[in-house]
Amino acid sequence: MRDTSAQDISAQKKELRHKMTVIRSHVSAASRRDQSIAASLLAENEVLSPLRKSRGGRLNVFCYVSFRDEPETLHLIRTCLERGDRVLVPKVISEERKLELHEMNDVNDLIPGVWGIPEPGDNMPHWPTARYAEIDIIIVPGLAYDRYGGRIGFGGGYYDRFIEQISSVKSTGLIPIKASLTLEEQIIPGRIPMEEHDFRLDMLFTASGMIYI
Ligand SMILES: Nc1nc2c(c(=O)[nH]1)N(C=O)[C@@H](CNc1ccc(C(=O)N[C@@H](CCC(=O)O)C(=O)O)cc1)CN2
Ligand SMILES: Nc1ncnc2c1ncn2[C@@H]1O[C@H](COP(=O)(O)OP(=O)(O)OP(=O)(O)O)[C@@H](O)[C@H]1O
Repeated sequence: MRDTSAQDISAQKKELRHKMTVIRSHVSAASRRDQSIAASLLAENEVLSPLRKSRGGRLNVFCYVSFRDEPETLHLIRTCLERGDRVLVPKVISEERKLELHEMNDVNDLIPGVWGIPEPGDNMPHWPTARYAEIDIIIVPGLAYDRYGGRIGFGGGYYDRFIEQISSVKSTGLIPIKASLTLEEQIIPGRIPMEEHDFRLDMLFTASGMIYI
């Protein structure tokens, strides 16, 4: 049995998920597209491009593939591919509630997976856990964010587990940047209720600017 405060947080998260799902569904497709493009441009110009220069020309970028009314990631993914980065995309392994990474060279090779989320096709090489330490930046999905690195997702814990796996294989060297693309409407004024297992983001890309944490 979890203690009362853990149950409280869990109930607050459930309520926030519901509220933010509704709020996000009310953003028009045009606004979502415009905001996604602007946020992606900012990510490229302010972070990816300088990082590429400092890390020898080619990055290993993990990026979720958007579905439903999430901020669209294909703009950013295409830019990374054009710049010669290695783009890693996740496949949902629902039985184990985990993500498996695959290297993508062409967005046309994505196929519909669990819940209709576009995922790597069979021709995309698997990126083993042992190589997670080589990832430079991780772009994660989320339903809502605060300005202090707090994030809430769909509630499967997929990304918490993934980030934990990355930390467990990190031995020496650089820690990957954890970031999200977000619509303005997804940023809440206060703080997201966070639990011990929840990771924090390093930066948020929005249409009107970046938020560094
Ligand atoms: N693009 C993207 N990929 C992602 C996530 C995400 O948020 N965005 N996830 C981040 O964690 C994981 C998938 N999480 C999901 C959780 C629930 C549902 C879903 O459709 N649930 C049903 C509820 C019924 C059921 O339990 O099956 C629904 O909403 O109708 C979809 C995805 C991994 N991949
Ligand atoms: N590292 C972990 N190991 C095992 N279980 C975990 C871990 N992280 C989260 N969980 C479990 O996953 C469930 C969902 O977690 P949480 O509410 O934080 O999801 P979320 O961050 O909103 O979802 P997601 O990461 O899929 O977007 C919780 O029941 C939690 O106990």
